[in-house]
Amino acid sequence: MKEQRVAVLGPGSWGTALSQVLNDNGHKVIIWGHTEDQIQEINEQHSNKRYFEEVILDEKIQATTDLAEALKDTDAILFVVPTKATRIVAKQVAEVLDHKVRIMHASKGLEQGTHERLSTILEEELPAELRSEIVVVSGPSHAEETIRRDITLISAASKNEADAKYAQELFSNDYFRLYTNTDVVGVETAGALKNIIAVGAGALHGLGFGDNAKAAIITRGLAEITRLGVAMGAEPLTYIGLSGVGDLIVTGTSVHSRNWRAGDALGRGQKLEEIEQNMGMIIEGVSTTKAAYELGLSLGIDMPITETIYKCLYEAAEPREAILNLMRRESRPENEF
Ligand SMILES: NC(=O)C1=CN([C@@H]2O[C@H](COP(=O)(O)OP(=O)(O)OC[C@H]3O[C@@H](n4cnc5c(N)ncnc54)[C@H](OP(=O)(O)O)[C@@H]3O)[C@@H](O)[C@H]2O)C=CC1
Ligand SMILES: O=C(CO)COP(=O)(O)O
Repeated sequence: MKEQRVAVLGPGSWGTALSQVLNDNGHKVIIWGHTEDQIQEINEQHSNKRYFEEVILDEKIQATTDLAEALKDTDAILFVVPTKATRIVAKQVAEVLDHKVRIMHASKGLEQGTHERLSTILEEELPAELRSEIVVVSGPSHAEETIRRDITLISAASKNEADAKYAQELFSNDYFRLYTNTDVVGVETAGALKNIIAVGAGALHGLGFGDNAKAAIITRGLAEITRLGVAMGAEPLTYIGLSGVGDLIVTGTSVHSRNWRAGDALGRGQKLEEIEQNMGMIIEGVSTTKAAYELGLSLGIDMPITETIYKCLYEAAEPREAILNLMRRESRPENEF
């Protein structure tokens, strides 16, 4: 593939790690962000110490606060801002974009209120004549490991296979491997919904439960988010792929995961406000829990784990008591869908 110019929107931990992957592959990366001193740090010190204390980025990676500059002559745009900022940033892009580009996103969540998936938001906000089909880049991938060039395998999903293949070729190298997928709903909902279960897995750990409980929440959580995903139009098989079970393992078992750490703190008795303040980074599972809980109610999907986490996060339910209530639910067959 010849050198591509890629605008990475969002200089957070994942945007920075993906920028390094693209730069390693010989592409021209320009990161856009809205915090002046962070952008200056990337340009002058070649670091982003807020996320990666030790990492020095290649000097070729440039950053700007000027969106028009970031988008000038770009071949592709990668959205990697938190879910709550995606529509806002897409509207800003629509105002300045003046040529047709490939559009990808690597964020994981559902919009509050509308419950929309992020690719739907991008389709709504970006004129069809100025973009490809949206590509969703999602899978088990801690930024902390990708930035060290650890082996990472994820999915690239698009309605148009050629667009998914473009992302596959753009990102793939010896440590970063992408698989194409045409199940956009599946890949996108799996990536968003696993964060709820990661919060729950962390909470069980914080409460002092062990590996049996961890395995239980991951497998029963998978059953539950698959039910919701399928009701939203996903293919069930996607949920046992990288973006489903793969991402559940990586976030449901690791201290790298902000969602897991938030759950752990919750289990140890901290309040949500305090947890969010201490994290200083986005904990997508908090707002996704609310969106999924509301969606489950409106679609008539039984989501007992999500409901329990919702009650702990939003209704001040006591986590140990809430878990016991889950255990006391009416007995049922395992494979009831
Ligand atoms: N970190 C990871 O390992 C992975 C993250 N993801 C997903 O990627 C997405 C981003 O996560 P991550 O990079 O970790 O998040 P971070 O919290 O590390 O960073 C988010 C970045 O977005 C910026 N931002 C927020 N709002 C706006 C806005 N309105 N306009 C412009 N920039 C904005 C923030 O700037 P500031 O704080 O200065 O306002 C910050 O630089 C999430 O959906 C996450 O689930 C997916 C896979 C892995
Ligand atoms: O999505 C992720 C890993 O695949 C990152 O998870 P956290 O947002 O919980 O850190």
